[in-house]
Amino acid sequence: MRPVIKVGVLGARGKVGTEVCRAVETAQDTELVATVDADDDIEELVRAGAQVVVDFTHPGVVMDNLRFCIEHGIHAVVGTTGFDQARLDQLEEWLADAPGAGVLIAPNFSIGAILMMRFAAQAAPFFDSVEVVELHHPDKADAPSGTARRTAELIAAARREAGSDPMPDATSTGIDGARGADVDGVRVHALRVRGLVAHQEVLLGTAGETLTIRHDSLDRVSFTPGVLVGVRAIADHPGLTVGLDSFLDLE
Ligand SMILES: NC(=O)C1=CN([C@@H]2O[C@H](COP(=O)(O)OP(=O)(O)OC[C@H]3O[C@@H](n4cnc5c(N)ncnc54)[C@H](OP(=O)(O)O)[C@@H]3O)[C@@H](O)[C@H]2O)C=CC1
Ligand SMILES: O=C(O)C1=N[C@H](C(=O)O)C[C@H](O)C1
Repeated sequence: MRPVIKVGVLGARGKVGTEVCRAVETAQDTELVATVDADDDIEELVRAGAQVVVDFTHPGVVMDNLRFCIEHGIHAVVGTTGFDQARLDQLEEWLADAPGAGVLIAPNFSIGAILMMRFAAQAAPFFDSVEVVELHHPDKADAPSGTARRTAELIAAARREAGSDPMPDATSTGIDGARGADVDGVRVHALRVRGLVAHQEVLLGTAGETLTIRHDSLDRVSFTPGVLVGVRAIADHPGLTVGLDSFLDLE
């Protein structure tokens, strides 16, 4: 049997961090050794001997947290959003100087959301039009969501590979923003509504038919099994991994 994994949680008092702490404490093979929030000293992770850090904080602070983890040889499993290519490149650069350290950036840890992204990419080349609508609670820091960005990128890649035509859209006048954000040529619309948790629809359409792929996270416990998968796998995956898919047997 593998030894118990010592885990530190950054953003431990947050909405997702609270659930992650509970899951790490409950699992037989993980031990919660440090909890760090905005007003705490990040050095506590080192003092406590954390081997893996889980980060659910804020796009504005996550890069500083990751630089600290990489410099101290602590693996990181990251749910915090806000990662563009420039940030991923920066992580690769830091990791090049820290052989052995692993960082997982997962835009969404829920199995349903991962499958929703996969199904959307699979279906996208078969339809003329594909648009993404993400719906979240209004306390969310970023828009569009990390999941929506990733979904749009996967859809765009699948359509490029299939040689799909550009999507039809005759819009030439109107109010700025009405057609959502353009992510890699895919329109993404972000709704912020009190009462919601995390939801996404991908609408696909072609002559005479539409297909809607919808995922709903109704409770933040939906993220914790995936986080534990990441915690258990990250030490065996040095370097940068984007998306939990690579740690799951989905084929
Ligand atoms: N990948 C995924 O599956 C998911 C990703 N997310 C993402 O995770 C992030 C957090 O979401 P959520 O839990 O809803 O947000 P919350 O605002 O509820 O929690 C964030 C927590 O991070 C803390 N924090 C802020 N700065 C620091 C810092 N420098 N060091 C340590 N802790 C800090 C905050 O403390 P304080 O309140 O004191 O400022 C707060 O406790 C977001 O980016 C969200 O999009 C969310 C759900 C799923
Ligand atoms: O902030 C959230 O709540 C969520 N953030 C992630 C995202 O931006 O995709 C994952 C999920 O949608 C919940």
